[in-house]
Amino acid sequence: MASSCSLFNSSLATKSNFQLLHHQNNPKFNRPTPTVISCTFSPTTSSSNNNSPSPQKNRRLPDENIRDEARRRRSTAENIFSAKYIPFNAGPDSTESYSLDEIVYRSRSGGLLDVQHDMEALKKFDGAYWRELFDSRVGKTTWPLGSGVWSKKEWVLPEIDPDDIVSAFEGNSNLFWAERFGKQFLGMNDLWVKHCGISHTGSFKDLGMTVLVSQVNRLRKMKRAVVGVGCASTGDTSAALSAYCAASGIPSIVFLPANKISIAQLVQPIANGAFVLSIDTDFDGCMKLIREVTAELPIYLANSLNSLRLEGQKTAAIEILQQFDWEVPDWVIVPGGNLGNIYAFYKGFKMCQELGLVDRIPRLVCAQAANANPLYLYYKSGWNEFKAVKANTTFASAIQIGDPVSIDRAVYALKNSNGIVEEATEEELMDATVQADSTGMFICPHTGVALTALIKLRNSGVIGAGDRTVVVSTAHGLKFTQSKVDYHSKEIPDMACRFANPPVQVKADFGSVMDVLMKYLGDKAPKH
Ligand SMILES: Cc1ncc(COP(=O)(O)O)c(C=O)c1O
Ligand SMILES: N[C@@H](CCOP(=O)(O)O)C(=O)O
Repeated sequence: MASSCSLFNSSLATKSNFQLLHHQNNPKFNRPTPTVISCTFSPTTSSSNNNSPSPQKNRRLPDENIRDEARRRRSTAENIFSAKYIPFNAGPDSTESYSLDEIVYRSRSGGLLDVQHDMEALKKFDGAYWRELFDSRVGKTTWPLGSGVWSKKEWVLPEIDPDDIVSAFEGNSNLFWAERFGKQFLGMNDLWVKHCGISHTGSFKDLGMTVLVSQVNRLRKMKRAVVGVGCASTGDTSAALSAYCAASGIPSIVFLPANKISIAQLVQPIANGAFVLSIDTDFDGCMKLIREVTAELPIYLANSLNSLRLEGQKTAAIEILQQFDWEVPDWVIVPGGNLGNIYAFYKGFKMCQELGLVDRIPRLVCAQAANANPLYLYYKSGWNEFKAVKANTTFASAIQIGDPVSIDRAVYALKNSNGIVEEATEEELMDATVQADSTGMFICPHTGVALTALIKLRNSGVIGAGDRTVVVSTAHGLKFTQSKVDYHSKEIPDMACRFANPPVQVKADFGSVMDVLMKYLGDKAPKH
């Protein structure tokens, strides 16, 4: 007996549960059938647990783990998909390309690279096929497809052996309906917050780091000269890098700007056993140093200059479409620093359009802190002249970046999505953060930057009341509690802290407690 759930090709249900690419015809889509993961169970697996009170579907053999199980099921593996590095935005005449197994971060001319997928191979399957395939994998424990990133493996790193993948089953993050915030502050009822920060290490960086560290794992198994993996960081990249490296036993080295990241972020790589250098400079200084060091030593570069990272990060865009049942939102707002993520979102949406999963892409907004706003200034100049800036201190400390490495990628993404760049002052971003928290969220200041952009665009009428809008929340608010403490204590110089909600000091006696409660409840009572 075999049972099957969410498998669109029922002809496969009684075969191996992990049918990998073979060129038989799929009657439903009249296409050859690529990687298919089903929820079927085979007689071998079901018979292995006879003592169980109820029939156990899909149980692994008693002596195998989920990697072993995936290996057993993919014994007929064959893969028709592939990807390579090409120069970013290369013209049609360019022949320059590199295998993903090469260690290369820059094109011959010194420009950025991009991962190019074999779109002709992917196009052999229509949009409905990909939609159903991705939908069939959500929320499973199948290795590695239970991950929100690896559920899109064919579009991410198609050729990597699942055995080499280092994953914490990242992704599949909540798309939160911001009902009260939307209604109360913006008159909107279709506002959503994509909580990428509710994640393994508390930021969206996990999405890219699982891909990068998996590829490093593969390279090390191939005996390539990679002694460790390094990054410069404002706190989130370093947390993700050190966790994924620790999980796979790979040394990690992180360059942090001294006294410029939160304590929670600092302790993450320390706890995960990274080699932590606290350097007396800012992020841009650390970035320059790590690029020089990785050019000299066999340390693999983990910043988003390395285009592998963006392959994982782009899956958040695909996930948003999936969560809306493949309906395209009108706007997606992303806070920007080193500017890899805004391009990753563009790339995810664009692939979905090109492969027929959706028929358009959303307009993108990149939001920067006014204290670190090189992209905003460039946009305001009519894309006339880009100038790096000296980034000033901001509560949105993870985007305190003045010379973003992915500036060209960001401009491309914005120009091709009819995009907009906005900025937020310190007071605006903290007020927005605190207001969002007051409606039940607990967001980071970078998300406050994105919400400020939304407030401005809504007030100017660019974003309409009925527009379906997604704000990307990039890190967990618990990493940035000090900024919230400062605000609610009204301890920020030159900031009114209008929405502060400080605790009330009260004596430990019934009368005093009743007095303050009566006053509080009186203030809350409906006025007639
Ligand atoms: C929490 C957070 N939000 C936003 C960003 C900006 O992302 P990107 O550097 O890809 O623009 C970063 C890192 O830079 C970050 O750590
Ligand atoms: N916010 C980032 C800055 C570095 O960005 P990356 O995406 O290029 O690694 C961080 O957390 O370090």
